[in-house]
Amino acid sequence: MSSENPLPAGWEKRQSRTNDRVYYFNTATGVSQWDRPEASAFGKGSDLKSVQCLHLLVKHEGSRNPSSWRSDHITRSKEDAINILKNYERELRDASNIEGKFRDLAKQFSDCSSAKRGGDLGPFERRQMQKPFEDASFALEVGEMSPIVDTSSGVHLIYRIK
Ligand SMILES: O=C(CCc1ccccc1)N[C@H](Cc1nc2ccccc2[nH]1)C(=O)O
Repeated sequence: MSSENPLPAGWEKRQSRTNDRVYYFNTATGVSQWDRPEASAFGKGSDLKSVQCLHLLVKHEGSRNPSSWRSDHITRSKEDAINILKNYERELRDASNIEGKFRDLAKQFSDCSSAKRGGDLGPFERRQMQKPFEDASFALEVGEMSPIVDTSSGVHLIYRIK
């Protein structure tokens, strides 16, 4: 009888009903995974209730709603949208006051209605935003900026303020 190593804190081993496989349930985030976890379920970002972030959205022709306060009909390619964001990213990483610069750029250029609030989305909890956006936001420390994040709305830069 192999005495299996105990699971890291916060994880439960469960039996999948559909294909008779074992999976692992994270009791802190409610997320399940097939791979045996190596770190505690209570790692970085797992027990956060809510975060507050600024974001700068650049939409493109493939966005689910390719229009915004800036343009009735957005036709730029996704590649162009990514290049535009890369330029903002360079400006922000060189800025002495990243938060102030982020709010300025979001107010001028974000294709989200939150532009008028400097990109401020207010506090949000898990399961409120599109998953790639949520995962990127909850992985940030306060004062940290995300890499470029891709959602069905377009491509985003995210900056966590709380
Ligand atoms: O959904 C909204 C409103 C977001 C918002 C939340 C809280 C305060 C103010 C705005 N705007 C969409 C664009 C958009 N898609 C997003 C996906 C994730 C986060 C923010 C996003 N913004 C759009 O304008 O098409």
